[in-house]
Amino acid sequence: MPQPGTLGTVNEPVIELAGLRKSFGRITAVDGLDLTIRRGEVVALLGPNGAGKSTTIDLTLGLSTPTAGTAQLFGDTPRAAIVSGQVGAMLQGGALLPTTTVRESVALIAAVHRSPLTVDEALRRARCTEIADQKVAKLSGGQTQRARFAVAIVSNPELLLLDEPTAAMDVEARRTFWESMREYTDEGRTVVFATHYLDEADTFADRIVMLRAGRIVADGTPTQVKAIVSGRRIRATLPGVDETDAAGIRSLPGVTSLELRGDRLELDAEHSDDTLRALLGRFPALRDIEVTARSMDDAFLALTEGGAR
Ligand SMILES: Nc1ncnc2c1ncn2[C@@H]1O[C@H](COP(=O)(O)OP(=O)(O)OP(=O)(O)O)[C@@H](O)[C@H]1O
Repeated sequence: MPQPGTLGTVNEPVIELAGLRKSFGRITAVDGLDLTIRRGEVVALLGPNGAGKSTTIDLTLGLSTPTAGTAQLFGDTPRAAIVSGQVGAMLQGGALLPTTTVRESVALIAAVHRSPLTVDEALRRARCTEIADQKVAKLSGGQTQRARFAVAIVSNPELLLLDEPTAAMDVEARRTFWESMREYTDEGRTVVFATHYLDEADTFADRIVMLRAGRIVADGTPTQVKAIVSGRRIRATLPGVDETDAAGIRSLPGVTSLELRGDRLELDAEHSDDTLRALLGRFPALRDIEVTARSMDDAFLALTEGGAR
């Protein structure tokens, strides 16, 4: 196992989840995840509310016991990796002591680790120098997140797990946060963050793992995942449309699905301009045409219906 603060071999698995499952009574929050994350990857866990992102992070950190399967960090138990200072985490609602200052909070954590950053360095990296002497209880939402980030990185960890780190931040605070994160990932560290936002995942991750109902529905580069999510939905009326027409529509360029309700058709297309041109060329009687961006939920649904990975 590499020592804290030293970067090990590239491509070494940092996180290995195998058959990971977690049920709460009748609810299965995580439903058989197999996932390997390697050193240096910046991975977004992207999914809607209740997709299982937080539960996955908790299981990965050993904060909760799996119903089945295993979670390993650096080839060992999560606990061993955490004790060795290799892992930093920023969880939703993770507490800072309200009566301490930001600097004191960071110093408290630094004191229990073997080779921490200096407190000043952690504060600088998390853009907390100016709020270092403020009491935690007096911080704004965005400032609190920055302080929690300073606490998460002070052990100088190889792996950071962040559960919706920018949840309480406005646009400017988000920008600053990701700028400080970039400094961290540029050093070849591994970062996994949960988010609802495709644009955040797209800008900051080099791999996106999409979760829905506790399962992985897509896993790829932002370009690959965006191609799935950014398709368009075309709705139109085609008087007298029949099954033969439908087969013709399905074979048009970029069409990924088609539904017919009477004369009304609804189709998903990857490149809607090309599809629409072809559609109008073949069916000039097409009218009441609407083209809308597919919502993230539609994309998730399309992914699970298609069983895509
Ligand atoms: N301690 C718990 N007891 C019962 N159900 C739970 C518990 N923790 C999570 N769940 C349920 O498990 C499912 C997954 O929740 P989880 O918090 O992991 O999702 P999430 O993707 O992080 O959602 P969010 O974006 O809202 O944080 C949800 O249906 C949630 O209600």
